[in-house]
Amino acid sequence: MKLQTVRVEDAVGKVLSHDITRIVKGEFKGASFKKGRVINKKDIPELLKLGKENIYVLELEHGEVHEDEAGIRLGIAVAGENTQWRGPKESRVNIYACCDGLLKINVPFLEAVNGLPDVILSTLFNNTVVKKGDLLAGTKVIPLLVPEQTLAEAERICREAGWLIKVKPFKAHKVGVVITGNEVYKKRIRDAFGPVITEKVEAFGSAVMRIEYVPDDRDAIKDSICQMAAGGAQIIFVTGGMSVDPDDVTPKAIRLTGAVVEKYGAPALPGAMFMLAYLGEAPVLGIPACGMFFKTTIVDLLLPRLLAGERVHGRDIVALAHGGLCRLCDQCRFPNCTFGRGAGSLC
Ligand SMILES: Nc1nc2c(c(=O)[nH]1)N[C@H]1C(S)=C(S)[C@@H](COP(=O)(O)OP(=O)(O)OC[C@H]3O[C@@H](n4cnc5c(N)ncnc54)[C@H](O)[C@@H]3O)O[C@H]1N2
Ligand code: MOO
Repeated sequence: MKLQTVRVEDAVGKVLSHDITRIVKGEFKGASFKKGRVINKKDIPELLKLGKENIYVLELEHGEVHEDEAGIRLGIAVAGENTQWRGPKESRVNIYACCDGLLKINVPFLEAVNGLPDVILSTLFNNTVVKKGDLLAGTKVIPLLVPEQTLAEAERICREAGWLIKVKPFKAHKVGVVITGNEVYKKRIRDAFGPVITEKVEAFGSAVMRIEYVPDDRDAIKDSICQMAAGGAQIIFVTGGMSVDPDDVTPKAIRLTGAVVEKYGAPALPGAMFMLAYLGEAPVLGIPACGMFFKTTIVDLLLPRLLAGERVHGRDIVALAHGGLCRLCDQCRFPNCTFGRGAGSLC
């Protein structure tokens, strides 16, 4: 990079090397033209009006890229499906969500991009539920000029990754709910689980197609799950009876359906007695009573992923451990807290 003096009229396309400030009626108005700006045709009359005849510009040498162009190239490289980039402002380009959905961040490649000199890319956590228009990430370069080689390497990493940042929209699923417990079945107590699950499912645009009440009988629970699946349920919740009492038979009943168990026992609190199994394509979720007593539980960590159409494996549940402890704050701020954030490491 070379520093040069040019006449204002000859400055179009050149990079300003310093801030040009303005004083109006004795009052300092700040920088009218900021260091690093690429001078365009419309700037010339304004610069002349400020009394400038000559300005200092930086001359890009072969293999150098101006910060704004670098920001744009990074935005294009990292913004994937259902996201868009906007900017640059002082090289910073922001990435926004184009629809409601589940944010996916390709964490190993995010780290590879940030391992390059002079490049930063900061994002929200992987698997965050986002709304259309939400800010998802910001990227920029640190110096005014960066080597072409650095940018080319960032672009290569993004191509190799396939995708770096994307949003998976939620798909409408038909949800079946099997509520277990003699006390509820025999109407000794009123069901409190159905409304909780219905509200959580509807928040993502899906619907509960049927709620069935069954006693603590493993065959009755098994039959109810199978009927739900045969009736077209794409996700099946089975509530209660998940722990160690003699009448806690739900895990056994889920196994009896022939469903393949991904995990029983989850490193999330609340949610320890949770089970995830698959009956064909349909996830079967055994939800312990904490799913009804606590506002935020393992259900809030996994349901968005299932409704975004993801296949959740046992290893995804294991990955919940780091950050899987809810602080049970007086005023719940989830998802703006640490609960479930360790799951960010797997994409
Ligand atoms: N000895 C142990 N006890 C418990 C353990 C344990 O490891 N050892 N784990 C605890 C944890 S963690 C949880 S979570 C709960 C899980 O409970 P269950 O899923 O087995 O729930 P139930 O025993 O069926 O019910 C508990 C409680 O909630 C009421 N309930 C259940 N379903 C409904 C409903 N649909 N509507 C209203 N109320 C409902 C039920 O009547 C019981 O009072 O276990 C801990 N215990
Ligand atoms: O499944 Mo229970 O969390 O740990 O309340």
